[in-house]
Amino acid sequence: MKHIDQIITLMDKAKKENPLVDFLINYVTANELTSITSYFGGTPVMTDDPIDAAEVVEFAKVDALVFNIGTVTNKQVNAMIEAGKKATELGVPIILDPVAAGATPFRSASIRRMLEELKISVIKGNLAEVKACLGVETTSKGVDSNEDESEAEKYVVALARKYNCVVAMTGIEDVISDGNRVARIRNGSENLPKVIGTGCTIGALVGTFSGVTEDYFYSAMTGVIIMGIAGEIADTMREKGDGYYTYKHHLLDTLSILTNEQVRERADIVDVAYEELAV
Ligand SMILES: Nc1ncnc2c1ncn2[C@@H]1O[C@H](COP(=O)(O)OP(=O)(O)O)[C@@H](O)[C@H]1O
Ligand SMILES: Cc1ncsc1CCOP(=O)(O)O
Repeated sequence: MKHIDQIITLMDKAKKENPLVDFLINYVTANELTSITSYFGGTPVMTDDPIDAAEVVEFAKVDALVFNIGTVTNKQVNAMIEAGKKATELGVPIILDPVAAGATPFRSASIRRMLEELKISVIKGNLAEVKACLGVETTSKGVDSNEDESEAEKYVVALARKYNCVVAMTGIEDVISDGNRVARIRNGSENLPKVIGTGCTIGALVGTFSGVTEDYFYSAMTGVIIMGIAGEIADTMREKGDGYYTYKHHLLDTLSILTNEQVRERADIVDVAYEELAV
């Protein structure tokens, strides 16, 4: 099946099966992430306490977990580890968004703990975050990446192989790999980074689609491409004098009613023949 057919299949499946997605995420973007999850068929639940977070995985029969360390605390790391252990035991996919990984020793240590103690299915981050997960030095500034993305595949594939997971890197072009398959997604808009939370929202979408498949290469691809395409459509709605707040409204509105046909028409995916490069 072609990439685009896999994507449309997952979009339909999420709307039909309504996966339950548990979020342990930051307070900057929490509300939008949960709303956008519901537009694509997901049922969001948010947990905070370590006991509750672990119990909800088992008792509420969660289909996917999304961990986002944007405003991480010691208590939240404990909740992620407890919920993550239960998910690892039950085979529930965990999507990790290592926001500003590498910015502080605490963030780096927390991410290392999760990668080493849990089975992470998808790591979703910008190139600075991908490099930080690999322990490579970066030039990132807070939550943003300032990295040269021309050799992004080399880091994405290395990270996917190191932790036997899918890596979804966002940027000017997005790169997705499970360590064998590598694809670039060329959809997007340079206005998207002006809307705080678009990267985090992609993590929520990847969580939603990971709740209805075991092929996380495609759940990652679906979550990533939806944001790129919605960003492009929001660009076409901009009028002279519109600011970024109006753009944000166009973007959220577009996400709430995005159709399969729009995704099929605009999808711009290329397979990458990857040659092994040392990191
Ligand atoms: N310069 C750009 N041109 C087109 N799309 C972009 C550009 N920069 C980021 N994007 C898109 O913006 C969205 C968020 O990505 P990014 O800004 O990398 O996330 P984060 O907020 O986690 O750093 C993605 O859909 C990505 O493809
Ligand atoms: C600014 C900020 N600080 C902690 S979390 C967060 C939101 C980051 O959102 P995104 O990286 O998705 O734009």
